[in-house]
Amino acid sequence: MRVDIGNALASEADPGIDRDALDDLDERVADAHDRIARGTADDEFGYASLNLPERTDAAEIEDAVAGFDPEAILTVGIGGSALGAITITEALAGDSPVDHYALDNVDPAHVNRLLDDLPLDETAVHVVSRSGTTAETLANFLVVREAMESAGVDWAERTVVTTGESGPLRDLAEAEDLPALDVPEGVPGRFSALSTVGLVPAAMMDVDLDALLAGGRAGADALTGSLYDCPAYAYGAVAYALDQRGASVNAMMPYAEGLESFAEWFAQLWAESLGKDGGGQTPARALGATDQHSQLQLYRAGPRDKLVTVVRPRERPDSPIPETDVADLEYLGGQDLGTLLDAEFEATEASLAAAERPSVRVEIDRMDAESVGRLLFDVEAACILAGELYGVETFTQPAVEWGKKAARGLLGGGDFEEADAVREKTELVVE
Ligand SMILES: O=P(O)(O)OC[C@H]1O[C@](O)(CO)[C@@H](O)[C@@H]1O
Repeated sequence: MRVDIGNALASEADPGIDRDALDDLDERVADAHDRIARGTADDEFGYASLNLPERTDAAEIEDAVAGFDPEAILTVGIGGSALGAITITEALAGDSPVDHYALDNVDPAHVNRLLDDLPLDETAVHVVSRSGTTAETLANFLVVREAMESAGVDWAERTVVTTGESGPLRDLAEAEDLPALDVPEGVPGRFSALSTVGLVPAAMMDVDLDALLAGGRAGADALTGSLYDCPAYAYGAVAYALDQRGASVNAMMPYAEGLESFAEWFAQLWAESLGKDGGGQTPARALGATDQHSQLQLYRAGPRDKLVTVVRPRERPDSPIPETDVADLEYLGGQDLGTLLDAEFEATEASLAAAERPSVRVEIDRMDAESVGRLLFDVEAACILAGELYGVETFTQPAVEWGKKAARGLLGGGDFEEADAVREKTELVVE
């Protein structure tokens, strides 16, 4: 990925970072890089994520799905067990005749509708859970299995599982002799896109896994001890530095429909990794050019608490705009939609600079496997670098457990004080 931090400098934006501070920050980046390199070399929990492009066995994944020839793929998983997979197929398999859906919520209306619409006898199911115990994923899987059985479809023939070495999902896979892949050791879900967790649907949709992983390896080779020659670290360091100066929100705004889910994937990565000890930068999802017509007013004229990250592929397919003699539209005629979108991208970036609002430009060459693999890897490395600078435990998410216990307690799944707290809610109802 290519990163341009020019519009985040104090000479251009408020909050902004001045050159001297950037130089000082670069010294901390060097130390952080040493820590990251050590953790990666020792396969330490979390840091091991950066070994995935080297370690992930594309052939193993392709072999595991070789028997599947679906019209539709249903990923049953949540958070890191769904977002990477959806991000990759949305970015790279748009032309595939196969559709990929994620069942990453337990909304009955949506689940019923999806199962009604899906050709269940032509659907492959990928059940993914690192822990093997996530309530939403297992509940959804039980519902999907029941729907397939009711439709007379042999669900076991159509299911592949990715999970940890033990747990209910692993037991089910063994009991039913389902094809099962292992989640990578020492890699938190949100950092596992370039592994079995994120690549099974992509393999079924003929995405070039080797090119994706090659992109990741190029990212790994590009990790150096300086933000001045490592785009991943430049992004992580500047996002961190701007947060320290008041930009507590990071609006991730890709200018490509194929990267809309990337912004959602980024939101989990950034929030769950850096949201600790009362700090962290709040990710906001946006899409260019669409959200110029909904969010930009706030980004330009609201509180000075945002970094806007604009992302684009430098190459786009052609989509010519026909000539027109409609008054005031002549300037569009003969152009291309991609040219218009790029003009919007540059104009939005400049409009933020004109209002002295910080933005960072992130570019990839094109929407191909190698470029997307590199983007995912670099953003993960940027997040790990930022975690070092924040001084937080980047790879765990202890704060999510309270709610899980409360929900489980409410459903009779055990005696949890958290469930009592739910029942003791303070009420002041207005209706
Ligand atoms: O893969 P699992 O264990 O089902 O977890 C799903 C997601 O839930 C979380 O643990 C948060 O609850 C995320 O970190 C993770 O990506």
